[in-house]
Amino acid sequence: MSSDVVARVYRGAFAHSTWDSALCVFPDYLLGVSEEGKIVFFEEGQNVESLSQEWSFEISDIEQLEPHEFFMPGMVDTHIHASQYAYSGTHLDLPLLDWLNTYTFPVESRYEDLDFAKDVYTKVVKRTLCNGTTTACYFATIHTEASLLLGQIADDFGQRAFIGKVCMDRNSMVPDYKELTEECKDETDRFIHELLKKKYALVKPVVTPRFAISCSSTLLSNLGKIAKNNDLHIQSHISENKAEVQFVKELFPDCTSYTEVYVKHGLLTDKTVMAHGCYLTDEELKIFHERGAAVSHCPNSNISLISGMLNVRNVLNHKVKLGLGTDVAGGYSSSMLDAIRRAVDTSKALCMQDAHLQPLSYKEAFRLATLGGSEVLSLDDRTGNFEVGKDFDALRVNICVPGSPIDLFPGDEPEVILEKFLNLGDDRNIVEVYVAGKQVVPFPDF
Ligand SMILES: O=c1[nH]c(=O)c2nc[nH]c2[nH]1
Ligand SMILES: [Zn+2]
Repeated sequence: MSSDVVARVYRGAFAHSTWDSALCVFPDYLLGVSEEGKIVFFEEGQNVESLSQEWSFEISDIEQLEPHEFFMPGMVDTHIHASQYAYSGTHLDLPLLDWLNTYTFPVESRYEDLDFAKDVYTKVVKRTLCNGTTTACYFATIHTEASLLLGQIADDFGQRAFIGKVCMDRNSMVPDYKELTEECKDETDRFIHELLKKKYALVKPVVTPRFAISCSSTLLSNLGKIAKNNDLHIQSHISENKAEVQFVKELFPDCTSYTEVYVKHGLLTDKTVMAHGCYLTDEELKIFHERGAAVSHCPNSNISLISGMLNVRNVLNHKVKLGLGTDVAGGYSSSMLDAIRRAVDTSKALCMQDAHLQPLSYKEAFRLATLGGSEVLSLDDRTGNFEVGKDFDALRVNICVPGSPIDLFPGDEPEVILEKFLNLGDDRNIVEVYVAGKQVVPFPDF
C-alpha cells in the first residue's frame, strides 16, 4: 500500500499532451488526487480493483464522469494585463504606440485608487478562472500597493499566478504615468519582498520591465540584477510592431537587435517570457533557444492592433519555448479558448501567403495552451498534463450543459468531443476548475 492518502478518484475520459504527442485521449481512465492536490495515479479503468486495494479507496466513492464529459489540463495564459481588463473589448482602432498613449496609459495611471483596482482585479481573476485559466502571468501597473492587491485576490480565488509590478521610467506622452529610475528600482524591491513575505503557495512575483521603449538603460540593468539576485521570472514585450522595433533601434543604437537590448541588461534568461516576437529574426530566435528564453504568442492582440503575424512554425522549428497569451486588452478576449482558435487562424493565414508552411493543428494549439504554457513559466515539472506527481490543475468539461453552444451526434467519440469544445465551447461548458487539487470554480462563498 502507498503512504499517500487518496482524497478523490475520478473515472471517465481524459485528454492531455506530452512532448511526444500533441494530443492523447484516454476514453476510460482512473485518476487519483492526494490530499496535497497531487496526481497519485493515472491508469486504465480496467485496473480499478487493484488500484482500490493499493490506494485503499472504495469503488463506490469513485466519481464517474458522464459520457459527454472529460477532464483536460488547466490552461496557462502566459501574458495578460490585468489592469487593462477594465476596457477589454473596446479601443481596438489604433496601432500599438498610439494605442498605448491614447487608451492604455491613462487607464493604468488610475490604479493608485485601490477601490478601482479591487473591482477590476477581482473581475479579471474570476473571469479568467471561469474560462479555464488555472495559471496566469499578469502585468499589473506601476503601483506597488495595487499590484500586491492583485496577488492577494489571485490567492483568495486560488489561481496560480505570476504578478508583475510594471516598471517604466520613460513616458513622454503621459508623463504622470512613470516612476523615477531609483524609485522604480526601490519599489520593485519592495514589491518582491512584500509579495514573497505573504508566502502564498501559488502566487509569485515576476520582474516586469514594460518594454525597452519605456525603460532607461540604467533601469533595465537594475531589473536584470534584481531578477538574478532573487532568481525570479522576467516578463516583457519584444518585436510586436514595426514602428516599435524601429524606435528601439534609435533608442539603443549600440545594440544590433531588440533581443540584444534585453541580453545586454541581463533580462534574457531561462526564466524570461517575452510577449509577441512577430518580427524576431532567425538569429534572434537562436539566441532565445540558446538562453532558454520563451515567447508568448498573443494572436488576438496581434490582429486587433494590426501588429503582425507570428510564424509559430518557425519559432517551434527553432526549439524556442512557446506558449499562448490573451494579452488583454490588446487582445479583446480573456479566454484561452479564443487564443487557441486565433493561433490556428493566424497560422492558416500565413499558409495562404506561403504554401510550403505547415499550419498549426488544433492539437498543437491545445498543447501550447497547456503543457507549452507550463514550460514557458518553468512549471512543467508541476503542471501542464496529468503525469503522476504533478499538481491536479484541471478543467471538467461538460458538452451537454443547458444552453450549450455545442451539439453532439451519434458516434461522436471523445477526440471529436474535445475538438468541438476547443472550437465551439465556452465557459458554460467548463463546469469545474481545479488548481493544485482544490476546486476553485464554481466559486466558493466567501
Ligand atoms: O500589447 C501590448 N500591450 C501593452 O500594454 C504593451 N506595453 C508595451 N508593449 C505592449 N504591447
Ligand atoms: Zn502585453
